[in-house]
Amino acid sequence: MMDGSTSSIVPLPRDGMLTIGRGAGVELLVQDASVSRRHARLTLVDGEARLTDLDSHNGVRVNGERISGAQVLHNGDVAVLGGVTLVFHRRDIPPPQRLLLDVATLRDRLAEELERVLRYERAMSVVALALGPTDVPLAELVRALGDGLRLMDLVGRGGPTQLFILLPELAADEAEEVVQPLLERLAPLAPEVRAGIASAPQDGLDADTLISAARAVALTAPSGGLRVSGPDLYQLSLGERSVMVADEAMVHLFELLRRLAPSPIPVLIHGETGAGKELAAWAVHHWSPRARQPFIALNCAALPESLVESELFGAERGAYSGAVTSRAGLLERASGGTLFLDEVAELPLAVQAKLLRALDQQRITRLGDSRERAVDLRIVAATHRVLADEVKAGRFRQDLFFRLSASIVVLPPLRNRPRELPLLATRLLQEALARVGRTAPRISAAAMEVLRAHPWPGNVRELKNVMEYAATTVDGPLLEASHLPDSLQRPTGDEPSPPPAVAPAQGETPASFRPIAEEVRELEYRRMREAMEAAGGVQTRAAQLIGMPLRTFKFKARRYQLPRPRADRE
Ligand SMILES: Nc1ncnc2c1ncn2[C@@H]1O[C@H](COP(=O)(O)OP(=O)(O)OP(=O)(O)O)[C@@H](O)[C@H]1O
Repeated sequence: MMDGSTSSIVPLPRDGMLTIGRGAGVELLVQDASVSRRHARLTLVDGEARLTDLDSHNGVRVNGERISGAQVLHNGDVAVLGGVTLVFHRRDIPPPQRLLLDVATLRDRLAEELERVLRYERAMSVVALALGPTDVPLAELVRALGDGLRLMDLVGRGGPTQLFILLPELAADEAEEVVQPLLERLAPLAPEVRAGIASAPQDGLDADTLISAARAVALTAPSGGLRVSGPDLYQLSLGERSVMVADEAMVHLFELLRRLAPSPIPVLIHGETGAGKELAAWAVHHWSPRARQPFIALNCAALPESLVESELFGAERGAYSGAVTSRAGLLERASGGTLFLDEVAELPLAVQAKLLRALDQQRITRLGDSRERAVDLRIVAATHRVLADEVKAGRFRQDLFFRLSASIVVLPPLRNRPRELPLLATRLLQEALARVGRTAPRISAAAMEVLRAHPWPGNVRELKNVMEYAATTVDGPLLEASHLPDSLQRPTGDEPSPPPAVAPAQGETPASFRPIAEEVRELEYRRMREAMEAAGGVQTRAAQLIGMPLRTFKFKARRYQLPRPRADRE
């Protein structure tokens, strides 16, 4: 700045605003009498400067031209304000070097972001980049991403051929728009690069789950392309039934079942009630050469002891009182196909002996009959008990245990399947609402957290019931924690408290508490909707009305599925 006979250097901020003049209260004070009290304003946004004449007496000239309105200043531009000369010098600031985080730091940062997702009902995405064969060092690949990422985005190392990118605030569809151009930048350096995107809260709310989901989905992407994680990807079609398989343990289990299916050896499935034991048995049947033959299921715990034997082996007329006709038992009916014996540990010891004989000899004798009949049986048995313990306790025959447990698979309980839980919840909600012709809302992060925190003693069956319930209580575009049954909201054993009959007025203490994020969200949704109505559906104006950055407004409006009365105006 040259002011009369003196000159000085005035460092400028990257972002900010300063008024130039000789009056009190200006940021850049000059002593020249030809300068107005508030002569001009310099506005800096991300290093870019604009100079505006504030209706000064002598005006502002930039490079000899009098300006009106805001004038962008370039490096070396000379501005004259009365007798004061300003030379604008912009140091070229190199773009910041993007840090390549190690896996542990990346996981920590991801955990922090997930905390925000939960607290403020935001979205975020994790991108796994499986680089494929390349000689280019990771650091150079990261450089190639260049300005395709925002400053807030983080890049981390997932191994020698894998990168992770954290995209805070971006839901899956927005992340897709960011990742596609990144793949184009990487393609010349890593031609077989594949990207997988997983997003919170839909795909999970903990770091490991999201990372493994993104990684898994990257592997299914085409070379040079990307895929977004979602329920459809994990739906394994088993003929007339289907199963969701996403957690690593479940993926391995179903791979094992597929390998076991072609042989006739029995399979023993361990798992809690409702965990999907019958579905697993069905998978064995579906993948076996017996798939076109019957699949017969018997829950051994559901039948009174007196009936189990005739149910399994059949009975000739008059074999017992009530046997008015001859009847084939389940073993006979399942011949050629698969017999699924659920809760096999509950079989009476006498029946166990008879079953063992039938399996060994592949022959059965109906009750009240002397003839033997040939059967061709494949047994899949299941139990929630530890059969070896039952043997030790004398309640289960050891020889039958050996016969049935040629191969044992263990079905993990739902609480140990963090990846599958959100996918199953989403799918089961969709199914419940589709039955009544409604489309499913998004499940909020707070609701997802309630689901995650529940121990699910009834496993998938219980989750199915919960989502059926939620389908009847939800009415808007978002399924909130309050739409879930009360029993899920508090640790078991607590007495449920009734929900508040009337929403408390501002400042009053509510009759029962809810997560604050939920209340804040409701208020936000309401205000955004009101602003939108007041602005006639013009988002830019609505965002201004409530002082929300436009980008955030648009993002949230989409997530809340805010009605846009005059959307065509923009
Ligand atoms: N991974 C899964 N994907 C989709 N649906 C599932 C899955 N696991 C279980 N289900 C559904 O949950 C319900 C219970 O499953 P299933 O009957 O196979 O459990 P189970 O372990 O045999 O239960 P039980 O021992 O109490 O008879 C069924 O409606 C089934 O379709």
